[in-house]
Amino acid sequence: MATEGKRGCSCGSKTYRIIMVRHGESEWNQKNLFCGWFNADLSDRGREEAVKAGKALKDAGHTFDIAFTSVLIRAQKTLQSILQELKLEGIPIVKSWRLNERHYGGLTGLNKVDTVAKYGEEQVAIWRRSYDTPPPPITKENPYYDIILNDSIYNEGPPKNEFPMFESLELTIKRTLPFWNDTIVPAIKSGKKVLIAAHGNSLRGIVKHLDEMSNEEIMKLNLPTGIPFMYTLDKDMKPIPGGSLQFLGDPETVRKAMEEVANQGKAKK
Ligand SMILES: O=C(O)[C@@H](CO)OP(=O)(O)O
Repeated sequence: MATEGKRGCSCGSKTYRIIMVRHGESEWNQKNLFCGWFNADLSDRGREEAVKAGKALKDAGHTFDIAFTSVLIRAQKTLQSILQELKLEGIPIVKSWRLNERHYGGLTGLNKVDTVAKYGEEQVAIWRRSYDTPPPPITKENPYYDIILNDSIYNEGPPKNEFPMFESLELTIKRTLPFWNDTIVPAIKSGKKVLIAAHGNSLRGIVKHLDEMSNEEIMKLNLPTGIPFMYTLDKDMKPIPGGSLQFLGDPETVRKAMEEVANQGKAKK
């Protein structure tokens, strides 16, 4: 029976399912380095997580008509493994820098625990999870400045004069949402089953938008690597009651994986 929720009744009306997944653990996640727009590969564990995500989706009977991902290899490889498990390697894949991880600016390449030791847990939490406080800009002295700016994965955009030197979650949302609204939503509304393989912070941006979370609420959300999650949306692309952020995993595993991500920015005990 349809229920009356915070967003009203979806009784009998058409709903849409969309699945999203943060990439599996990357080599830089494993080393606990701020990564952002650096094109780190998956770690062995990340590759396993991606295969597991594919199996979980297969076991739950999901299928897809189109997939969206970023221009970063960790998200693309996660997507490939999932599609291989589902035997859906042939579906169209749309890649965009707008789904990239948030640009970590001057923190790129720094170890998260060392950064806590230098600036304190509170400052690092603000840089990692606040809505509108950006990290410091990346400068030419950063060993990854040229590598990122000249990486051919950015040949299709953003234009060099708009290339970010840092991004807060707010700025990340500003470039991710147009892609959500103009490209992903029309695919969903046309009846296509959509999969998005992206990143912790670009996906937090989409989740914040869908769930109309406050700037404070989104601070507490840490998305685990490689665990797919589903939204069931109404015709206005609002989650139906009970249709928000449903992970395909047992709640205890999801809780621990989220805690692990949160703890990456805490002092070592
Ligand atoms: O380093 C990064 O790019 C991101 C995601 O891996 O880290 P955080 O969880 O600290 O935002």
